[in-house]
Amino acid sequence: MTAGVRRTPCGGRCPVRADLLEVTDLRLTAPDGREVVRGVSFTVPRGGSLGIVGESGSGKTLTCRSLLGLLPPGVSVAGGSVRFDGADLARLTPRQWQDVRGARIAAVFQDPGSYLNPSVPVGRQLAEVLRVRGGLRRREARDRAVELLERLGLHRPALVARQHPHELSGGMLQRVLIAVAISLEPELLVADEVTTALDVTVQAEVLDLLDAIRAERDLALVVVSHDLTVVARSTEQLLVLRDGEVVEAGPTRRVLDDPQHPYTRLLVEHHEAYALDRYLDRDGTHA
Ligand SMILES: Nc1ncnc2c1ncn2[C@@H]1O[C@H](COP(=O)(O)OP(=O)(O)OP(=O)(O)O)[C@@H](O)[C@H]1O
Repeated sequence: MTAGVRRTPCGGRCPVRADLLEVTDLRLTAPDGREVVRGVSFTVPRGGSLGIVGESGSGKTLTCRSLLGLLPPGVSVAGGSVRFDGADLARLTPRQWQDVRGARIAAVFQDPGSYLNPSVPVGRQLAEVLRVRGGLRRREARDRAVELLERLGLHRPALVARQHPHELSGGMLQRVLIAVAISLEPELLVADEVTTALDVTVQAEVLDLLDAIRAERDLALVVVSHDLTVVARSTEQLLVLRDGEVVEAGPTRRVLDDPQHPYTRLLVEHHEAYALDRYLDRDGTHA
């Protein structure tokens, strides 16, 4: 359905690599010259999942934005590289970014309402993406939009498709945004605090859904959260950031069950107050 969006960023001549995403020694500076991301490195294989945690201001969002080529004005890349499917993203032209952003690397953020047009039914917004960027005919796009809403667990999807954003709950809106994000069948999905505004039950449902979609589509997932329960539930590997630096990295289970760095230990201790045990059982599997 998305013929034409799977061109490789380097025109099909990229070397074959095991990792879909490879971030090496990434350095970002703020307009005042402060280095706000300092030497961050990580890899994500195709179909793999990575969580990024750290307190507010630790550099999680800027790291994610650099994967999308969407740094805020004044924030610049001072060093390092971001390679996606073998291609250096810093070398992409604006035209090449159009084939990558949204189509091969998609993102979902907190506050889904602000990403949707309030005066257009959500199904039409989703169908527009499928038509304009996915190349589907109007009718096909409409049908596919309803199918996607159904896959995202929305009951009576044809009715939901006709509703405006203000008629939907926060959890429903986030499902719509995830539907938009996966509509062009990306290989990497960046989810930045996607469940932060949702209540615990809906949060768990959305995380399970992301996990299921990842498995069925071989989608790689980068999940940013200040909440350890979220990454515990949805990621295999974990990166702990503090003041723009990686203080600890490794398999999510190992990092959370046996944190090595004092800062990670502190984060885990704080989170125990928020019932991390709800999601982690004693034999090391997800609850
Ligand atoms: N547009 C900007 N201009 C200048 N500095 C910025 C900008 N955006 C972020 N920063 C700074 O970069 C650092 C990292 O910010 P970032 O938003 O990546 O942190 P974060 O870990 O995502 O925090 P939060 O959990 O609060 O979203 C912070 O010191 C922040 O003040």
